[in-house]
Amino acid sequence: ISIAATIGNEKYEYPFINAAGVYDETAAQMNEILDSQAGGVTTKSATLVSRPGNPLPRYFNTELGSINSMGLPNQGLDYYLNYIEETNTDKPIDLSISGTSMADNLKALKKVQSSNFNGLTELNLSCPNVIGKPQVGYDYDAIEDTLAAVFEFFTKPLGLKLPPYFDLQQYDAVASILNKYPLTYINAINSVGNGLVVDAETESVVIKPKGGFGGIGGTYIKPVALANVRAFRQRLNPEIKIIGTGGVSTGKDAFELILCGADIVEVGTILAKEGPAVFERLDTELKAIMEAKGYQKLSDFRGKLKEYQ
Ligand SMILES: O=C(O)c1[nH]c(=O)[nH]c(=O)c1Cl
Repeated sequence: ISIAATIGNEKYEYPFINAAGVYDETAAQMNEILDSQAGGVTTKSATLVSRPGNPLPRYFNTELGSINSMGLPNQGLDYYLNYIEETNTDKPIDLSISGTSMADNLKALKKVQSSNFNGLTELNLSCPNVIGKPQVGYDYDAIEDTLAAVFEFFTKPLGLKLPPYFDLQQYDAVASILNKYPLTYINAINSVGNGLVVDAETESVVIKPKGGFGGIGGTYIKPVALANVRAFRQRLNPEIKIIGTGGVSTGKDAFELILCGADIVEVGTILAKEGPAVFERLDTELKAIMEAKGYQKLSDFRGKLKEYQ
């Protein structure tokens, strides 16, 4: 089953995978996810050459979520292409790409296009932590220029990892760009960029890079993820599927995202906290909710969030 098939699948088939960047930098980590009850695995966002990332500490868990300024540490695109080549699994592997320039994004996608990988590629337009680089996802012209250039040559299934948007006009503007391109899916949302966590006891920030500013994940951001999934479902062509990401730590959270229109659900912070065993818990909890409500498959309730009754 490819994630594309899972994304469109009718049956309940393990709709949970890891968000890019969490528990996925090395082959050993990705194998643990494949061996768990996850429906597939997403690679750490890859750059053309490997990167050490930002100085440590660069990740911190709080009671309600997490803050990170990893800085795109990864083994480089060739490592992940080789991993995919060498790993025989019937679960889909989603290859995440995050160049630090448009030129690098195009070079990476050209490499994927000429490789014999035919699974899903996810172009990350929303890394908030590359020092000195703005998020492409907040620059409408950059999104447009990138997609126009990519679809000159890229013919394989492509998804986009988007940053959170916070204004209805932003949803309108971005959706009208995305609807012009043959995207397989969008993944909403990435972390809420450049938040700050303070330790009142030590009177200090909790991560080293960028003065302590970093992407916020976890329970804090669930309402933002629900809104972005709902808003894009209401605006995007139906053939553009949606991976819902952000703030999911229980089966109920996942049920809510699917109700807003998510085809499958990704988890980051809760995976970092609990490890790959979390996938079994989430599956069990979601199945129990479906059972209690008499739903057999995700499409029985996907996108069916009601207006206020
Ligand atoms: O700092 C990171 O590596 C990072 N951290 C995030 O929260 N989202 C991203 O897309 C990336 Cl690329």
